[in-house]
Amino acid sequence: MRITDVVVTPIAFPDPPLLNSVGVHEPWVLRTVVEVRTDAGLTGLGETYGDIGHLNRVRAAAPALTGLDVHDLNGIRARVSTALGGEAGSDRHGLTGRLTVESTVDRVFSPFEVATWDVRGKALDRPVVDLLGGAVRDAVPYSAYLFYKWAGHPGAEPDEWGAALDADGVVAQARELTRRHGFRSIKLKGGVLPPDEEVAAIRALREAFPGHPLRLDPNAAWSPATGLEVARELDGVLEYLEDPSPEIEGMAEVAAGSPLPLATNMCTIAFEHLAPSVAAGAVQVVLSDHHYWGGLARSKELAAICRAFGIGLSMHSNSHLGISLAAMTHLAAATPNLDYACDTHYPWNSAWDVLAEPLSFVDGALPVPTGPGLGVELDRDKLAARAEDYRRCGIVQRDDTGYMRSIDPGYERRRPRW
Ligand SMILES: O=C([O-])[C@@H](O)[C@@H](O)[C@H](O)[C@@H](O)C(=O)[O-]
Ligand SMILES: [Mg+2]
Repeated sequence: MRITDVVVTPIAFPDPPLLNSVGVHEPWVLRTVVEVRTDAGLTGLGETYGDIGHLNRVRAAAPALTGLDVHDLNGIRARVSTALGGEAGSDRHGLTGRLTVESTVDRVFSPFEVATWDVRGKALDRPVVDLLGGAVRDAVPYSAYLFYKWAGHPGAEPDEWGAALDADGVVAQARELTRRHGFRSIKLKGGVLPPDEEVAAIRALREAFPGHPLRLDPNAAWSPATGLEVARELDGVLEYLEDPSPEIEGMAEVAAGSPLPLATNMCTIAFEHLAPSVAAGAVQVVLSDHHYWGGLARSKELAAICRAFGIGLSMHSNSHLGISLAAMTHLAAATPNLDYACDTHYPWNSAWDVLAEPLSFVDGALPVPTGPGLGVELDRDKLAARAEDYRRCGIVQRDDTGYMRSIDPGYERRRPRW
């Protein structure tokens, strides 16, 4: 099955004003949908970031894939690498860590790679999970992903979620997310309020949800001393503390005295980071993400490395739609040592999905799609509407800090902030 054509469609969809350590989410999320067409008449789907630098790299790589066999993942990655010409991307929005030349290739390769699994599954009439080694779970547990947030974007009506700016607001949001989707573990995006207020919110969640594993992620907003203080305070309360402090060095400093496992999707985000991270004892849990790590096969390589070094494995999420969620779910279902509930932003954005049938959580878990390939179908009208949203939204690059400054001109991005 040879690739005849690759279609790259940038899309945008609405997002609530979710707060984080670098600012606030703009009213639109940018993503890119990739369709890989083959001479077998089968098309595969992939989904990736939509920022202009990344989009241009995806656009530059796409035509180079024509003529390649969909089974030739090494050949496809090599063509992507050549098309990018040694350029490294940058983490302009400041939440995902330093990119290298190789990890930039992995990010661009990822949606094409996922699409090839979709094609191969369709050709064999088997779900992707079967091609990845078989399902060790029929449904993949996800966590309720809580954010501090404003009631609505400035100048707009309040959204359906309302404000969450203190412990009560956070607990109310957790109740709503768990009521709607049945989530059995909870993550709070921190780095927004002073650490003692975020600790109080975690304690309120513990009281309201005594049996739910809890996580806190300040996206490296704390100095190692603050990170250590919070880790000690929340010993026995959190299952892990995510990215308290910047870089492998900062995380290692916290880890050296922390009674809690530390997790990351910021300091160990590429294969080159694994050896120094292990040597420094910086992290005890890696949050994998097939969008970062070069697709599904390379994410399984990451899982094997984590297993070899006794490092736990969880899964990271940015804002995304259902093609990404389906890929995450097949991967997680086929990865035995991915034994934490995965993160997902999907509940914040699922109303604008481009799938014919948006995906639904059952008791906090997503049943692994059973249809061939990823088991999801693109709705062309929805895709066209989101592509139109992209053209009219006026944004080409995520900029949480710039948006925050447009509302609060005195706002500064500082790392660490506390
Ligand atoms: O969307 C956000 O605000 C998140 O902070 C996201 O960008 C992070 O990459 C992510 O959720 C994380 O776990 O660090
Ligand atoms: Mg994180």
